[in-house]
Amino acid sequence: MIALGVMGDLWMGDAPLIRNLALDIPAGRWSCLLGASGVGKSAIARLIAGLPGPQRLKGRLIARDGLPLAGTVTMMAQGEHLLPWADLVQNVTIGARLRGAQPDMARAHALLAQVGLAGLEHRRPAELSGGQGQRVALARVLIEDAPIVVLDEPFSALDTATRLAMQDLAAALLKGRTVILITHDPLEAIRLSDRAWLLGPCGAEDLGLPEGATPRDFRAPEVLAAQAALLARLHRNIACAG
Ligand SMILES: Nc1ncnc2c1ncn2[C@@H]1O[C@H](COP(=O)(O)OP(=O)(O)OP(=O)(O)O)[C@@H](O)[C@H]1O
Repeated sequence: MIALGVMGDLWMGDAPLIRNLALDIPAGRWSCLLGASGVGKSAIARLIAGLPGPQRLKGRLIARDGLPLAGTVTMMAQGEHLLPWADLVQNVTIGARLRGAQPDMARAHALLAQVGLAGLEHRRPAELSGGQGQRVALARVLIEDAPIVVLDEPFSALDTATRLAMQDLAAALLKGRTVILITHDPLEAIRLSDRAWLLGPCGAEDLGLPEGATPRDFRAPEVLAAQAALLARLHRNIACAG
C-alpha cells in the first residue's frame, strides 16, 4: 500500500490553477477530490498517473514509501474509452497488448465474471448499456493490479440506481488499494471516501466525513446530513462566485 503527497502549486502551462496544494493521501484508502468544473481535478489525476500534458506541479509529488510512482498507478479516465471494434476480453487486455506483453486471457474472463459480465465476453461495447460499459472499464483497471488507482468521474454518466450499485462494486473490488476519486457528486464522495478535499484556486479544504466504514449507507442519517452540508458548502461557493 502506498501513501502519496501532492504539495505545491498546480499550473496548466503558464496559467496558475491551484496554489498551496497540500494533499496527504492515505495508503489503502479512498481519497476524494471535489471542486468546480475547471478547477484542476483532472490535471491532478493526470499528474499522479504520470500522463503527458501541460499540467505541472511546482512542488513535490511523492510516494511516502520513497519509491518512484512509475508503474504503480492505473487511471480510469472520464468516459469509458472502450475500443468499439474490440470485444470485451480484448478491451480488458488492451494494456498488456499495448505493452507487447502476453495478455492474461483467463484473468480477463475471471474479472469480467467478477464485474457481472459473464457470458458477454465477446460482445462489442456498442452492445452494452452504460453501466455494463463502466463495468468493463473497471475490469480493465483491475487487471493492471496497480496499488494506486485514479478514478476520474467514473460513474457520472450512470443513472442513480446503477451508480449506487457501481459504487458498491468498486468499493469491494478496489478494497485495500490507494484510490483517488474525482467526482462532482456529494453523495458519492461521502459514501466512498476516507478523506475528501474541496479544491479551489487558493488550495484544498479538508472536508469532514461521517464516521464508519465505506461504502456508507445512503439512507443513514449521518450520511444524509453530510450530503446536505456539502451541498450547502458547494452552493455557497457558487453564490460567492456569482
Ligand atoms: N490540454 C490542455 N491545455 C490547456 N488547458 C487545459 C488543457 N486541459 C485542461 N485545460 C484547462 O485547465 C483547467 C483545468 O482543467 P481540468 O480538466 O483539470 O479541470 P477539472 O476540475 O477536472 O474540470 P471538470 O470538472 O470540468 O472535469 C481548465 O481551465 C481547462 O480548460
